[in-house]
Amino acid sequence: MARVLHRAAGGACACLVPLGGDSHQPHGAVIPSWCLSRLLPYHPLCFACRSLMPRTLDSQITVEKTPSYFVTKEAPRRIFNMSRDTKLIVVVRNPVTRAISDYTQTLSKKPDIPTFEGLTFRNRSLGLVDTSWNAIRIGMYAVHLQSWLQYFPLSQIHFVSGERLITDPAGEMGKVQDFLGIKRVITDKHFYFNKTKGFPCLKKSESSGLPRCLGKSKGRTHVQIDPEVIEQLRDFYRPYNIKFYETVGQDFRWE
Ligand SMILES: Nc1ncnc2c1ncn2[C@@H]1O[C@H](COP(=O)(O)OS(=O)(=O)O)[C@@H](OP(=O)(O)O)[C@H]1O
Repeated sequence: MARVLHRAAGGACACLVPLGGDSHQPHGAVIPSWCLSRLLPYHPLCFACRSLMPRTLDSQITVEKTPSYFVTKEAPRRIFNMSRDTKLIVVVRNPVTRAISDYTQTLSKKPDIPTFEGLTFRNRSLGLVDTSWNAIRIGMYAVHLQSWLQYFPLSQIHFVSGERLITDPAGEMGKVQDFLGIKRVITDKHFYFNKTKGFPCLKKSESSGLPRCLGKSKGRTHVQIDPEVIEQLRDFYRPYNIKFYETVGQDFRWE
């Protein structure tokens, strides 16, 4: 059984949702995500929220999901200080596609932002990429990983391929379950491929027992980007990707 603390809309808070058919009711407790990412975890509000959480039972694993922790400088130290045995799971995908997906998402909320090309380069003709733009910075996985390796051994970090999560969800979930040291409960029996959506969907959702696909904002058409810009970004990310593959001992084939 797993309990999931997940980031809510806007990334402002995380709330507790038990997974699985046990009788434990979800609690209304809310932990602001800045408890780990920005401010002190011992801030009174964080402390108060945490004290509202039910204790994790021996048969349960508590899972917290906040994508921004991977790129938050202080997060490794704070998580280590909270529990050095924490297992970390990171979903990674081709950083070029990731940047375009990120931009597509932002554009859907703020249609007035500059073009992708405009934000990507500090100087396009010189091929100078703006690494301070989050959509670019986040995909420099090798850089962020170094901060985590100062606190956690690689054996405590598992990388899920975002690409294989679509083509082989059961295979990726199998590896996650092995990494967590739990029985392989989620298998290919749980998924079907929805051609219209272009994504795997659950045959039966935990809550309603009905088929469930990812929401409308997932798998939406990406903004069209000049192929030359894509090529420049591929070149930019190549050394970071190679370093990342070497560090984790896994080739994600993002070429
Ligand atoms: N389960 C699963 N499998 C494969 N891919 C997935 C999954 N969940 C989310 N995604 C894709 O990840 C991209 C960002 O997703 P999110 O919107 O959930 O991220 S975030 O909450 O905005 O950080 C977004 O990518 P694009 O659709 O290409 O833009 C999601 O489709």
